[in-house]
Amino acid sequence: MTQDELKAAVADAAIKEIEPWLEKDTVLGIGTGSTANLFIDRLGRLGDRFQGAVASSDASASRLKAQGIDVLELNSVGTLPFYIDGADEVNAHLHMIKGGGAALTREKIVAACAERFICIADGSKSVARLGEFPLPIEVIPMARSYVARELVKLGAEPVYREGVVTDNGNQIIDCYEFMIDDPEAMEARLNNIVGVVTNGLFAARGADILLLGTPKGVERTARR
Ligand SMILES: O=C[C@H](O)[C@H](O)[C@H](O)COP(=O)(O)O
Repeated sequence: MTQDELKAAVADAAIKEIEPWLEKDTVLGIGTGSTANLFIDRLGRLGDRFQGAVASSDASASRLKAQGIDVLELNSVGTLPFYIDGADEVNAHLHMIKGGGAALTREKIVAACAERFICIADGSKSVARLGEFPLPIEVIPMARSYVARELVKLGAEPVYREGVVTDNGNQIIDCYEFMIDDPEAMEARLNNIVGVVTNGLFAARGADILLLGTPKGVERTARR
């Protein structure tokens, strides 16, 4: 199976996962990226079964609207029953690296508001230790060089993602050569660097359910 077919399989599985829980007043949290896009494309047919969605990026908001799904402001809704999103890496504890598409800050905010985070990913995203994928850090532009120097002290090789401006008007630094042994501790440590808006470690609030696409089928892992 191709990577795209595996992504499509987990998007289908996520639809099956949430469908029984949809009610007229349900608002879903929706992520960003190629896997989330496949999920959005399948969500359109269920559009009359729930109220709408909160999007983690302008791109996902546009795609949801194209499917006829109402896009709501996060500040106008309460707790979301589900947040559905892809990942760049995920480990056995359902900790993730996210932000390859620069949407990490809004993703982390929407995920924080959700009761259950459903991670949908093809098998290539599953790793024993996070860090092979360069860890994205969203920074306030004027702090970029300072943050980069602090990242070097932590052992990372920071690279400015040139030409990328986040939906929040900020910049991205990618941390190369940065294998992460304790994701929760590192997430907190990175958050303490002045000028960091968000780091791409989703460990304190990892996924609750992982739907992983493999050639043998979709593997489902639940954290609790
Ligand atoms: O900023 C982007 C997000 O964190 C994506 O969820 C992540 O990069 C995975 O994207 P994809 O499904 O395209 O591999």
